Amino acid sequence: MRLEKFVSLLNERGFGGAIISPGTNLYYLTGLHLHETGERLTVLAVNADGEYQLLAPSLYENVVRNFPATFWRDGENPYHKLAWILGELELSSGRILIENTMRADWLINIIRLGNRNFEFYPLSSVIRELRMRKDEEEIEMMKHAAKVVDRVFEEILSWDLLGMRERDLALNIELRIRELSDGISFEPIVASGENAANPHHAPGDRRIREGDMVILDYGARWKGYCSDITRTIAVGKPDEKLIEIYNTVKEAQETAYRAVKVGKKAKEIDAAAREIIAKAGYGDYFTHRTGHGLGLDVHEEPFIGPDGEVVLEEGMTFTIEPGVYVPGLGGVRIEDDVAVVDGRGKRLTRADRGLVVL
Ligand SMILES: CSCC[C@H](N)C(=O)N1CCC[C@H]1C(=O)O
Repeated sequence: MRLEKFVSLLNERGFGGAIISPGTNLYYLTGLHLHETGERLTVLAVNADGEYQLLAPSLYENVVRNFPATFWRDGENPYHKLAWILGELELSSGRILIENTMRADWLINIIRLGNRNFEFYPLSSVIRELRMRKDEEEIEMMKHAAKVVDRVFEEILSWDLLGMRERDLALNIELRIRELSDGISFEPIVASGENAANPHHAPGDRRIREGDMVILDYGARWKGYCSDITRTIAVGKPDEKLIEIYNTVKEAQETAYRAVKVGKKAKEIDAAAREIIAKAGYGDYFTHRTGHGLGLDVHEEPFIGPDGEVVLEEGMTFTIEPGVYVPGLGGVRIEDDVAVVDGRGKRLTRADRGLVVL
């Protein structure tokens, strides 16, 4: 069904076909989970008549069932088989979509196949139109992934955090997510004290101290779909300035959330958060976009940034996560996952956003 819709789009946009390597696009279109093929060439070739063929290493023969496929064995040259498949599908020239995340060595070898005159375009430019709007089933899976991270947050508040190393807290968060879901959607961020001034801090040996603000940013995966939550908590009474920053970020997050409406552009949601932070005097310390689309990938379209031209539609799902990061002092970020439902934003993550002082 999704593959059929994709083929109609290919035709509408004047593309002759697509070459798709393993990842979330292949999963979205076919349901095939082939994420660990490593260096072994694996691609799905599709033409504009709706014919398709998977080329996969023979060690996947027992995994790929009831799907048109050609297998190759270690020691064989898979590109000879790919050339044959492209011939069968009559793909020899024209505008072809290619998976954005394809390994460079595969792409180079495809370009060198010979006797072909392809003009490549990124697959995302077309498939985004299908993936950006989630159906009810997809939103249900995202709700489940969101419930898991809410529950983990509740549990974290009961842990003895004072003196704990960031990396140990991150590990414990990861363990709980793995126990409650299909796994993590990205490596948890635990950033304490001055480390919280780095939005993508990698948890290290620093131990949580009295008076620290700690950014906790983590996500779960459920049936392929991601959640992504950030809460900032205080362990002991924090600096007054950090409390002021917390209140500013919270107001920005709530204002942006309330601004979500079908028909608005993504950049208007970003502006709603940015304005509050700028007015409070922290504009220069809000160094990233307000949010990003969320679904099978933890970062996907629509991006909620100052350049976000996407017009919000029913079923779109994204994060709202303004933050303020002051070097030498620390930082605050508050993030929820939101779905556009009945014309408005609906939070999928619901953990307490008030300042928790442990
Ligand atoms: C996939 S790692 C980062 C996860 C995090 N939740 C996140 O998406 N962000 C943290 C800072 C802003 C935002 C981002 O756009 O990277």
